[in-house]
Amino acid sequence: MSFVTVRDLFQSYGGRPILERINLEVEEGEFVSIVGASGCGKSTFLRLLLAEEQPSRGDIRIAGAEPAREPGRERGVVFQRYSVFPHMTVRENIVAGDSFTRPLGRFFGAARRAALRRADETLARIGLAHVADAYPATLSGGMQQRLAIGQALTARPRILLLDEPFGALDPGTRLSMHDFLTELRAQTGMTVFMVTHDLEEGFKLGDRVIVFDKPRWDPTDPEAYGATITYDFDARNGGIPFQTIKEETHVLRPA
Ligand SMILES: Nc1ncnc2c1ncn2[C@@H]1O[C@H](COP(=O)(O)OP(=O)(O)OP(=O)(O)O)[C@@H](O)[C@H]1O
Repeated sequence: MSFVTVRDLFQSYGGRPILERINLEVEEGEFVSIVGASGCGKSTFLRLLLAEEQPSRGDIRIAGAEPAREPGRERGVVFQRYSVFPHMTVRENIVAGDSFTRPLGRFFGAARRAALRRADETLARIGLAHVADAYPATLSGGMQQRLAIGQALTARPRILLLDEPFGALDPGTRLSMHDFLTELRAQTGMTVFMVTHDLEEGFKLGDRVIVFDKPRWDPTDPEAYGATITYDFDARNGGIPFQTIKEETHVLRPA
Protein backbone atom coordinates (compact mmCIF):
# COMPACT_ATOMS: atom_id res chain seq x y z
CA MET A 1 0.00 0.00 0.00
CA SER A 2 1.14 3.54 -0.69
CA PHE A 3 2.27 5.82 2.10
CA VAL A 4 -0.43 8.41 1.35
CA THR A 5 -3.65 7.17 -0.22
CA VAL A 6 -6.54 9.45 -1.16
CA ARG A 7 -9.73 7.76 -2.29
CA ASP A 8 -12.76 9.39 -3.90
CA LEU A 9 -12.33 12.57 -1.95
CA PHE A 10 -15.01 15.28 -2.28
CA GLN A 11 -15.15 18.60 -0.47
CA SER A 12 -17.98 21.14 -0.61
CA TYR A 13 -18.62 24.34 1.30
CA GLY A 14 -22.27 25.25 1.82
CA GLY A 15 -23.34 22.88 -0.94
CA ARG A 16 -20.81 24.35 -3.37
CA PRO A 17 -18.41 21.68 -4.68
CA ILE A 18 -14.72 22.60 -4.48
CA LEU A 19 -12.98 19.24 -4.92
CA GLU A 20 -14.46 16.24 -6.70
CA ARG A 21 -13.36 12.61 -6.82
CA ILE A 22 -9.69 13.10 -5.93
CA ASN A 23 -7.73 9.85 -6.13
CA LEU A 24 -4.03 9.80 -5.42
CA GLU A 25 -1.33 7.42 -4.25
CA VAL A 26 2.00 8.74 -3.06
CA GLU A 27 5.01 6.68 -2.00
CA GLU A 28 7.08 7.61 1.02
CA GLY A 29 9.84 10.04 0.04
CA GLU A 30 8.08 11.36 -3.07
CA PHE A 31 7.95 15.10 -3.73
CA VAL A 32 4.58 16.08 -5.19
CA SER A 33 4.11 19.56 -6.65
CA ILE A 34 0.51 20.77 -6.89
CA VAL A 35 -0.46 23.39 -9.46
CA GLY A 36 -3.78 24.76 -10.68
CA ALA A 37 -5.82 27.90 -11.20
CA SER A 38 -6.39 30.25 -8.31
CA GLY A 39 -9.29 29.13 -6.11
CA CYS A 40 -9.44 25.57 -7.45
CA GLY A 41 -8.92 24.02 -4.02
CA LYS A 42 -5.17 23.39 -3.66
CA SER A 43 -4.97 24.83 -0.14
CA THR A 44 -8.19 23.03 0.74
CA PHE A 45 -6.49 19.79 -0.26
CA LEU A 46 -3.53 20.55 2.04
CA ARG A 47 -5.93 21.34 4.91
CA LEU A 48 -7.59 17.97 4.35
CA LEU A 49 -4.18 16.25 4.49
CA LEU A 50 -3.58 18.11 7.75
CA ALA A 51 -7.00 16.96 9.04
CA GLU A 52 -7.76 20.62 9.80
CA GLU A 53 -11.07 19.85 8.19
CA GLN A 54 -12.97 16.71 7.34
CA PRO A 55 -13.90 15.81 3.75
CA SER A 56 -17.54 15.77 2.65
CA ARG A 57 -16.89 12.28 1.23
CA GLY A 58 -14.01 9.90 0.68
CA ASP A 59 -10.97 9.26 2.78
CA ILE A 60 -7.29 9.86 3.31
CA ARG A 61 -4.86 7.35 4.75
CA ILE A 62 -1.35 8.15 5.88
CA ALA A 63 0.71 5.02 6.59
CA GLY A 64 -2.58 3.12 6.66
CA ALA A 65 -4.30 5.33 9.27
CA GLU A 66 -6.52 8.38 9.24
CA PRO A 67 -4.43 11.57 9.57
CA ALA A 68 -4.21 12.64 13.21
CA ARG A 69 -5.89 15.94 14.01
CA GLU A 70 -2.87 17.49 15.62
CA PRO A 71 0.10 18.19 13.34
CA GLY A 72 3.58 17.61 14.62
CA ARG A 73 5.04 14.15 14.67
CA GLU A 74 3.77 13.17 11.27
CA ARG A 75 3.15 16.39 9.33
CA GLY A 76 4.88 19.75 9.35
CA VAL A 77 3.45 22.72 7.52
CA VAL A 78 4.81 25.97 6.05
CA PHE A 79 2.72 28.73 4.45
CA GLN A 80 3.70 31.54 2.09
CA ARG A 81 3.68 34.08 4.89
CA TYR A 82 4.41 32.08 7.92
CA SER A 83 4.32 34.09 11.08
CA VAL A 84 7.19 32.89 13.17
CA PHE A 85 6.82 34.26 16.69
CA PRO A 86 8.20 37.83 16.57
CA HIS A 87 8.79 38.10 20.32
CA MET A 88 10.97 34.98 20.41
CA THR A 89 14.55 34.61 19.23
CA VAL A 90 15.40 32.32 16.33
CA ARG A 91 16.44 29.54 18.73
CA GLU A 92 13.30 29.93 20.85
CA ASN A 93 11.17 29.75 17.71
CA ILE A 94 12.70 26.37 16.90
CA VAL A 95 12.15 25.12 20.45
CA ALA A 96 8.53 26.31 20.20
CA GLY A 97 8.11 24.23 17.01
CA ASP A 98 9.35 21.20 18.92
CA SER A 99 7.05 21.86 21.87
CA PHE A 100 3.91 21.80 19.66
CA THR A 101 4.17 18.04 19.86
CA ARG A 102 4.10 17.95 23.68
CA PRO A 103 0.90 17.70 25.69
CA LEU A 104 1.74 20.72 27.83
CA GLY A 105 3.49 22.60 25.05
CA ARG A 106 6.47 23.45 27.29
CA PHE A 107 9.82 21.94 28.17
CA PHE A 108 11.39 22.07 31.62
CA GLY A 109 14.74 21.02 33.10
CA ALA A 110 16.55 18.24 31.25
CA ALA A 111 13.84 18.13 28.57
CA ARG A 112 14.42 21.84 27.90
CA ARG A 113 18.17 21.36 27.63
CA ALA A 114 17.63 18.49 25.19
CA ALA A 115 15.20 20.66 23.18
CA LEU A 116 17.79 23.46 23.03
CA ARG A 117 20.38 20.96 21.79
CA ARG A 118 18.00 19.73 19.09
CA ALA A 119 17.24 23.35 18.16
CA ASP A 120 20.95 24.07 17.69
CA GLU A 121 21.29 21.01 15.45
CA THR A 122 18.36 22.23 13.36
CA LEU A 123 19.80 25.75 13.19
CA ALA A 124 23.10 24.36 11.93
CA ARG A 125 21.26 22.34 9.32
CA ILE A 126 19.26 25.31 8.04
CA GLY A 127 22.27 27.66 8.14
CA LEU A 128 20.94 29.97 10.87
CA ALA A 129 23.24 29.03 13.76
CA HIS A 130 24.96 32.44 13.55
CA VAL A 131 21.66 34.27 14.20
CA ALA A 132 20.34 31.96 16.94
CA ASP A 133 19.90 34.82 19.40
CA ALA A 134 18.48 37.34 16.92
CA TYR A 135 14.80 38.22 16.56
CA PRO A 136 12.97 37.33 13.31
CA ALA A 137 12.38 40.97 12.33
CA THR A 138 16.14 41.41 11.89
CA LEU A 139 16.34 38.56 9.34
CA SER A 140 15.86 38.67 5.55
CA GLY A 141 12.71 37.13 4.01
CA GLY A 142 14.64 34.04 2.91
CA MET A 143 16.11 33.55 6.39
CA GLN A 144 12.65 33.92 7.97
CA GLN A 145 11.28 31.32 5.61
CA ARG A 146 14.19 28.99 6.41
CA LEU A 147 13.32 29.49 10.07
CA ALA A 148 9.69 28.60 9.33
CA ILE A 149 10.80 25.44 7.54
CA GLY A 150 13.20 24.65 10.40
CA GLN A 151 10.37 25.06 12.87
CA ALA A 152 8.20 22.66 10.86
CA LEU A 153 11.08 20.18 10.73
CA THR A 154 11.96 20.12 14.44
CA ALA A 155 9.41 17.41 15.13
CA ARG A 156 11.03 15.41 12.30
CA PRO A 157 7.76 14.97 10.43
CA ARG A 158 7.46 12.29 7.77
CA ILE A 159 5.46 14.69 5.59
CA LEU A 160 6.16 18.34 4.86
CA LEU A 161 3.25 20.40 3.51
CA LEU A 162 4.28 23.60 1.76
CA ASP A 163 1.72 26.15 0.59
CA GLU A 164 3.50 28.50 -1.83
CA PRO A 165 6.44 28.65 0.52
CA PHE A 166 8.63 30.80 -1.71
CA GLY A 167 5.93 33.00 -3.29
CA ALA A 168 6.89 36.10 -1.34
CA LEU A 169 10.64 35.87 -1.98
CA ASP A 170 12.73 37.63 -4.61
CA PRO A 171 13.99 35.46 -7.50
CA GLY A 172 17.57 35.07 -6.17
CA THR A 173 16.46 34.06 -2.69
CA ARG A 174 13.93 31.72 -4.22
CA LEU A 175 16.68 29.88 -6.12
CA SER A 176 18.79 29.47 -3.00
CA MET A 177 15.70 28.18 -1.15
CA HIS A 178 15.28 25.57 -3.90
CA ASP A 179 18.79 24.28 -3.19
CA PHE A 180 18.10 24.38 0.53
CA LEU A 181 14.90 22.35 0.20
CA THR A 182 16.54 19.85 -2.16
CA GLU A 183 19.35 19.29 0.37
CA LEU A 184 16.97 18.97 3.31
CA ARG A 185 14.93 16.47 1.45
CA ALA A 186 18.00 14.39 0.58
CA GLN A 187 19.03 14.45 4.26
CA THR A 188 15.63 13.54 5.67
CA GLY A 189 13.87 11.40 3.03
CA MET A 190 10.65 13.32 3.76
CA THR A 191 7.53 13.10 1.67
CA VAL A 192 6.69 16.59 0.41
CA PHE A 193 3.50 18.18 -0.94
CA MET A 194 4.14 21.66 -2.31
CA VAL A 195 1.52 24.00 -3.75
CA THR A 196 3.07 26.45 -6.18
CA HIS A 197 1.94 28.89 -8.85
CA ASP A 198 5.29 28.53 -10.56
CA LEU A 199 5.22 25.60 -12.99
CA GLU A 200 8.97 25.71 -13.49
CA GLU A 201 9.49 25.47 -9.72
CA GLY A 202 7.00 22.59 -9.58
CA PHE A 203 8.86 20.62 -12.24
CA LYS A 204 12.31 21.48 -10.91
CA LEU A 205 11.66 20.35 -7.35
CA GLY A 206 8.91 17.74 -7.73
CA ASP A 207 9.11 14.08 -8.64
CA ARG A 208 5.54 14.50 -9.77
CA VAL A 209 3.49 17.52 -10.77
CA ILE A 210 -0.25 17.11 -10.29
CA VAL A 211 -2.67 19.56 -11.85
CA PHE A 212 -5.99 20.48 -10.25
CA ASP A 213 -8.60 21.62 -12.73
CA LYS A 214 -12.33 21.46 -13.43
CA PRO A 215 -12.94 18.78 -16.04
CA ARG A 216 -16.62 19.64 -16.13
CA TRP A 217 -17.55 23.19 -16.84
CA ASP A 218 -20.92 24.88 -17.12
CA PRO A 219 -20.49 28.32 -18.72
CA THR A 220 -23.78 29.50 -17.18
CA ASP A 221 -22.66 28.44 -13.71
CA PRO A 222 -18.85 28.26 -13.32
CA GLU A 223 -19.19 27.14 -9.71
CA ALA A 224 -21.43 24.17 -10.48
CA TYR A 225 -18.52 21.69 -10.43
CA GLY A 226 -15.40 21.18 -8.40
CA ALA A 227 -11.81 20.48 -9.41
CA THR A 228 -10.05 17.15 -9.63
CA ILE A 229 -6.60 15.90 -10.65
CA THR A 230 -6.53 16.22 -14.42
CA TYR A 231 -2.82 15.52 -14.98
CA ASP A 232 -0.19 13.65 -13.06
CA PHE A 233 3.20 14.28 -14.66
CA ASP A 234 6.38 12.40 -13.99
CA ALA A 235 8.74 15.29 -13.40
CA ARG A 236 11.80 13.10 -12.77
CA ASN A 237 12.44 12.63 -16.45
CA GLY A 238 11.69 15.99 -17.88
CA GLY A 239 7.95 15.99 -17.38
CA ILE A 240 6.53 13.07 -19.37
CA PRO A 241 2.88 12.41 -18.46
CA PHE A 242 2.51 9.00 -16.85
CA GLN A 243 -1.18 9.17 -16.14
CA THR A 244 -2.87 10.87 -18.98
CA ILE A 245 -5.86 13.08 -18.61
CA LYS A 246 -8.56 11.46 -16.48
CA GLU A 247 -11.97 10.08 -17.28
CA GLU A 248 -14.28 13.07 -17.54
CA THR A 249 -11.81 15.38 -19.21
CA HIS A 250 -13.16 14.56 -22.64
CA VAL A 251 -15.74 17.24 -21.82
CA LEU A 252 -13.98 20.20 -23.33
CA ARG A 253 -13.73 23.45 -21.55
CA PRO A 254 -14.29 26.52 -23.70
CA ALA A 255 -11.13 28.38 -24.59
N1 LIG B 1 -13.72 27.27 4.98
C1 LIG B 1 -14.25 27.65 3.83
N2 LIG B 1 -15.56 27.97 3.71
C2 LIG B 1 -16.09 28.36 2.54
N3 LIG B 1 -15.41 28.44 1.39
C3 LIG B 1 -14.09 28.14 1.42
C4 LIG B 1 -13.44 27.73 2.63
N4 LIG B 1 -12.14 27.48 2.35
C5 LIG B 1 -11.99 27.72 1.04
N5 LIG B 1 -13.14 28.12 0.49
C6 LIG B 1 -13.36 28.42 -0.95
O1 LIG B 1 -12.93 27.27 -1.66
C7 LIG B 1 -12.29 27.64 -2.87
C8 LIG B 1 -10.92 26.99 -2.93
O2 LIG B 1 -10.04 27.67 -2.04
P1 LIG B 1 -8.50 27.28 -1.90
O3 LIG B 1 -7.90 28.31 -1.01
O4 LIG B 1 -8.38 25.86 -1.52
O5 LIG B 1 -7.98 27.47 -3.40
P2 LIG B 1 -6.50 27.52 -3.95
O6 LIG B 1 -6.46 26.67 -5.18
O7 LIG B 1 -5.53 27.19 -2.88
O8 LIG B 1 -6.39 29.05 -4.33
P3 LIG B 1 -5.11 30.04 -4.48
O9 LIG B 1 -4.27 29.44 -5.56
O10 LIG B 1 -5.73 31.34 -4.89
O11 LIG B 1 -4.44 30.08 -3.14
C9 LIG B 1 -12.26 29.16 -2.89
O12 LIG B 1 -13.33 29.61 -3.70
C10 LIG B 1 -12.49 29.55 -1.46
O13 LIG B 1 -13.16 30.78 -1.38
